[in-house]
Amino acid sequence: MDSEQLYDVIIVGGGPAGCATALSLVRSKPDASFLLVDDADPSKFKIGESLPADTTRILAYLDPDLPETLEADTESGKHVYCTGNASVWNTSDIHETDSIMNPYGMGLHLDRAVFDELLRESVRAISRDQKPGHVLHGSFTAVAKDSNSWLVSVDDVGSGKTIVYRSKWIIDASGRKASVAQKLGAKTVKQDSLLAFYTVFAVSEHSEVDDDHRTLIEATPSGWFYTSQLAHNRRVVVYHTDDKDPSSKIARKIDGFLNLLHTQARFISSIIQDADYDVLNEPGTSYPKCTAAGSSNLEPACDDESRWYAVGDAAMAFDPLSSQGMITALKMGSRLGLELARVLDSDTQAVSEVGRDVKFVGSIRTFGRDDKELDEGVLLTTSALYNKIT
Ligand SMILES: Cc1cc2nc3c(=O)[nH]c(=O)nc-3n(C[C@H](O)[C@H](O)[C@H](O)COP(=O)(O)OP(=O)(O)OC[C@H]3O[C@@H](n4cnc5c(N)ncnc54)[C@H](O)[C@@H]3O)c2cc1C
Repeated sequence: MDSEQLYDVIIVGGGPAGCATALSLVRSKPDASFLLVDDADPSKFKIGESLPADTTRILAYLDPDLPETLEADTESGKHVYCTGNASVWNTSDIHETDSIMNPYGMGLHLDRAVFDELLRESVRAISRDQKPGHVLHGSFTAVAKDSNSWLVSVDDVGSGKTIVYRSKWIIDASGRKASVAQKLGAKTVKQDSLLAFYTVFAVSEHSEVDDDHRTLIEATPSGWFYTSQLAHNRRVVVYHTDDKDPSSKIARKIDGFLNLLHTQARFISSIIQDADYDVLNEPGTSYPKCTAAGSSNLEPACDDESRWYAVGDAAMAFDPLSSQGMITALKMGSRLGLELARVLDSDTQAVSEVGRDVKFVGSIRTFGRDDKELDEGVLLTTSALYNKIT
């Protein structure tokens, strides 16, 4: 990595959105120079595991080897197949959609940290082929403007040093924190205050009892639970509620979390009890963990004139009920990569279409407090983004 070099693009964040942006940019403009900065620790558990089956198409677009590698990883036990969705929502029994009804087949319950690392590895591979690209394990700390370029400060994980890199464009793919955009004065507008409390469970030996490969969603009086089976005889259970709801205080401690689970979510509770799952005991980690899970959008989400864009959760985040977070981040990144390639080639600062898409979504989020409008907005936007790249 060269701190003197003026990169075309610096991307902060190497999750689905950041990696898709880099892969799509180089796919369209192989000589584009970029630096992808990411601070994730791939050995740490990451929440957000359900990958819809049709994601394969977008992965193949980004890197033709990705679907095959993902399948091989699944066959070797890093991820598990998801056979469908089941829900107990305003009913006393389970309603189910089997993946046999899905033309794309089964989705996956990912080891998210492994999946994100696979995406970064794909970016590293093109970086090896395309000399101008680099992937840096580091943490973005500051951004400033110097005449016509960005000065981006990064704490390098290996050396511990702070290094300043220069670029024409900066992309915020840092997830819900929107670390870059916040420093540039943008604001994350929250549509609600949904929180997610999650606990990973484990059984010591392969459990014949737990052969439930569905994502199971169960509504409760003050929120909703979901559970997914994970690789290595594990299972994640997540409780969602508003931060002002009294149950959010109860769910913060493991006793309260288990009490809510076993008294309010009888189907998920049965799975945990029948297979003798225990809360995963890992040194240095305690459950439940809490994370923001509401819907939000960034305002503004981009500025063509000063040359920054937000993408993925940094630009707009959804309630996890939709299971659309990763696919939307991948599609947005793909669109943005294409758009950047076009703008770099023409060297214009014209307002690009992707900016309009992001603003369009932002207006839907503000307008659509009603669930139906919100769902239609999300579907419309993701398919609109996808149609533009196929
Ligand atoms: C409880 C919950 C459950 C979910 N379940 C699902 C699901 O089942 N399916 C689904 O599709 N989606 C799910 N999601 C949503 C999904 O995880 C996100 O939409 C998706 O990860 C967004 O991708 P992204 O690349 O925008 O951001 P992220 O995945 O958050 O990636 C951001 C990256 O930026 C890095 N980063 C952040 N700050 C810095 C910095 N300062 N310097 C360097 N790097 C930085 C991070 O380490 C990370 O690697 C869930 C979300 C929640 C909260």
